[in-house]
Amino acid sequence: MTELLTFPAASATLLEPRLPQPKPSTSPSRPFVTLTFATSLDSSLSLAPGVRTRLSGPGSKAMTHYIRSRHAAILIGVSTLIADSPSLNCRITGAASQPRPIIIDPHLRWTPNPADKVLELARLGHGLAPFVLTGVEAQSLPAASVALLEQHGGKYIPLAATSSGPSGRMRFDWHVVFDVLFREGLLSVMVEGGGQIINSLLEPRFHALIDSIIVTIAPTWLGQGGVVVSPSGIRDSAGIPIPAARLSDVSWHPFGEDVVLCGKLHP
Ligand SMILES: NC(=O)c1ccc[n+]([C@@H]2O[C@H](COP(=O)([O-])OP(=O)(O)OC[C@H]3O[C@@H](n4cnc5c(N)ncnc54)[C@H](O)[C@@H]3O)[C@@H](O)[C@H]2O)c1
Ligand SMILES: Nc1nc(=O)c(N)c(NC[C@H](O)[C@H](O)[C@H](O)COP(=O)(O)O)[nH]1
Repeated sequence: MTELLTFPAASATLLEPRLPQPKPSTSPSRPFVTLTFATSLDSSLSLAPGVRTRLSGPGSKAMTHYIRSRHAAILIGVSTLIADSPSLNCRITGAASQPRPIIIDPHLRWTPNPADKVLELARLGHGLAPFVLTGVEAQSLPAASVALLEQHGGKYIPLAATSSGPSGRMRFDWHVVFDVLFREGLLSVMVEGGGQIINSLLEPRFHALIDSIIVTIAPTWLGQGGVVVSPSGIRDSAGIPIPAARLSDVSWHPFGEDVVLCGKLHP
């Protein structure tokens, strides 16, 4: 079995105000959403699309697993699933439960296979099988994939999508995504990427859905051609460009050679 990571209690205390509380004081109507990723100094998540790139050092990697332990679900885009073949489980000492992996796959690009790491870990009881949010209607889902996911405890969740552009690319409204996850009983969601997921969630109309942002910054430039976090530019009513988003309530925490930036998009 993979060795478990440890995260110091003092570091956990620093992060506490940034994390969902086990017993919130008011009853929520949507999940607590944490947006988190690791970036280079040139805002890259990876060297190129489809290339798994290690950015986090050991300390911030343990932090990511600690943050996973504090969320009911971890959400990624299908390109990250295909590129990284991730475990999507929590490998930290003391974790009380495993997070539910959520895959955003509107066009059903992922064909589940028993050899996929995420399914293998579900079989071993070291993680949960994914819920796959798709724009494909229930009656059009491939029966073998439905059966395989269900055998592992996962499932497809068909969702209304809007098509855009000549390619007919389907897009979900994040309000709809988090609403459906809330109705599944998932009260906290950690969004891990990749680039398209993060850039679309950072559109101003979705800012109110994001409760916390935790970014690991690694001391490296990946160079051009990478998957970059850079949301669409916006303009004010006079047509003057303004920042797409800015954090408030900011704190910076060194973890080994990395620095972790925490903040919020709204008061
Ligand atoms: N450094 C990090 O923290 C980190 C985290 C995650 C992924 N990555 C890297 O990022 C790369 C993948 O990023 P990417 O941008 O190519 O892909 P992605 O993981 O963001 O997935 C893109 C796909 O997700 C779906 N999608 C995204 N937004 C959607 C929306 N609003 N509605 C419906 N569907 C939507 C679409 O199918 C789209 O093709 C990989 O190389 C991976 O290694 C790095
Ligand atoms: N925090 C972080 N630092 C990194 O250097 C890096 N490359 C990722 N990438 C996030 C992405 O979601 C990956 O797919 C998962 O980090 C895979 O991780 P696991 O196999 O589940 O441990 N995230």
